[in-house]
Amino acid sequence: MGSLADTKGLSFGVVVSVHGSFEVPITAQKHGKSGNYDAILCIGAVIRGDTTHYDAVANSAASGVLNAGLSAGIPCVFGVLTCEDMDQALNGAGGKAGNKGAEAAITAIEMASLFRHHLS
Ligand SMILES: Nc1c(NC[C@H](O)[C@H](O)[C@H](O)CO)[nH]c(=O)[nH]c1=O
Ligand SMILES: CC(=O)[C@@H](O)COP(=O)(O)O
Repeated sequence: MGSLADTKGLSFGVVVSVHGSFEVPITAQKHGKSGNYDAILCIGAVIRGDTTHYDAVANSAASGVLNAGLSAGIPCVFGVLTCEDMDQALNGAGGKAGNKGAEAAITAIEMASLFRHHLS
């Protein structure tokens, strides 16, 4: 797949840690609306436990990141692992399933470039 990544003029900003994936969307929206960033990379891992809390967190994180991007008007890239168990999480965080966070970072760079150079 070809890359749109043209990093000219892009700056790579801050890293913000939050309590959990449920807090990612509001944090992404806040930073996205600041006007200081070309894209927001949202990464994390939601791992199913014994209750249905997983579904609430995972679904909220996904729809929340989507809405944060739509609200802020800049790409908010969803790189949150949603996993049945720790093995799946580890496989997606650099294991045999690859590094989904790194893939999301490439998407964020491509989208930032697209918005800055082709959609502004
Ligand atoms: N169990 C996981 C959580 N739970 C915490 C929530 O994200 C949230 O912080 C809490 O409900 C307070 O609002 N978060 C994860 O990112 N991953 C999990 O596996
Ligand atoms: C994703 C979660 O919230 C989950 O890991 C919490 O575990 P539990 O459902 O056993 O409370």
